[in-house]
Amino acid sequence: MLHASHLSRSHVSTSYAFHTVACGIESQIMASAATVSSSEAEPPKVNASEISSIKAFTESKGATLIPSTYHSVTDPHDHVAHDFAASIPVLDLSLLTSCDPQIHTIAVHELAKACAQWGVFMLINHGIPESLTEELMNKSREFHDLPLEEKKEFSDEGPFTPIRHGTSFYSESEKVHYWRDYLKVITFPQFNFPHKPQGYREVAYEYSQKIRGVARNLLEGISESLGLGSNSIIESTDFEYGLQSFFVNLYPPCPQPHLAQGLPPHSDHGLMTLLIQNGIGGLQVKHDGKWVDVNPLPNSLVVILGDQLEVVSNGRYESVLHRAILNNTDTRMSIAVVNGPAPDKEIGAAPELLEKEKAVFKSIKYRDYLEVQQKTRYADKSGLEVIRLNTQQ
Ligand SMILES: O=C(O)CCC(=O)C(=O)O
Ligand SMILES: [Fe+2]
Repeated sequence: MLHASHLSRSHVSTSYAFHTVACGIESQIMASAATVSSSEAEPPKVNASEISSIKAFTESKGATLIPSTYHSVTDPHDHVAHDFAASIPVLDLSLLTSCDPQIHTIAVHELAKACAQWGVFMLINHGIPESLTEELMNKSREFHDLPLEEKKEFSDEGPFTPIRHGTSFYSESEKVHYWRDYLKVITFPQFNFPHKPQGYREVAYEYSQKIRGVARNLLEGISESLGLGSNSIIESTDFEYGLQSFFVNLYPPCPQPHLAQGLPPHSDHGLMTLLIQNGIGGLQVKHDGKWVDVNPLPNSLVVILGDQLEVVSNGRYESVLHRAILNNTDTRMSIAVVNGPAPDKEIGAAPELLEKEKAVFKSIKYRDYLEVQQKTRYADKSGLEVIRLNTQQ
């Protein structure tokens, strides 16, 4: 069994050029949309089940049109974000963990606001060295660049397979496909990781430990922000043995980014996802019914609240819908680390909350929730709907 190490907290900065590229996406989509007319040639007849990697497909075909099974955009107007990305909250972890009670209290209050109003925020001063993040991103790119034959041993056999390489979203059950290749790895409570490229495993281990430390700090703050003891969520979810998974996403340039998506609107199943990207924008979140671009601050972590936090907070902190859109020039990468409860722990609202109110969701094991979500993953947040209780009576 592996244990989370303590964080070394250093003030860090980065040179990632997030903003300029992200802002260009909307205009790229508009430009591509304008050049495509109804007289456009037929999309190639490719059986999508034959595509085991978008990267390999684009490199071998040099395609200018994508197969119609990747046409997932139904409303082109909904495909463009609204322009209030600047208002996504920015939180400073060093204030939340401050020993000064006044500074801490203000930070908890800010955290409560960000969780209740947005469900997503950027986290700065989180203590993860920029050099580690860059190394992880570089090794991840090297992994995706390996020949397909070298990744065959990691073929996807379902959610509890420790290391899986594949493409799209839920390729087994979906009707349309998504322009993404992935490496998914379970990194806690048992640490797994590919041994190639050389050094990847070691870098990922260090990052995994540090992310667990950050997640723990945030869960303590979130517990307090709900009026609970700081350990409440950690205990009620058995976070000491909580499942942690890496999602290493690669989105090759897409010749028709206005027709396809990297990932459809979805919420993540865990308590919280901590995400970094390679400087190329494409993540959007739904806020007040509108899609908003996420342009992460240099060296920040994007924190995305997941379904299990909605359950634990008894509906107060809703998981946030998000999606990945594409561009036709740059390969985008993101590394999303999902931090969840222990798989065999039955998860419901924090017990203290139920002293005064009814449960909004049925308690089920996180393991079972993953299965539910896997089966219902056609639309939005349908997994939570399956376990929602009728609280009207
Ligand atoms: O690529 C992104 O920014 C989003 C990734 C994501 O939502 C996921 O892996 O669940
Ligand atoms: Fe996600």
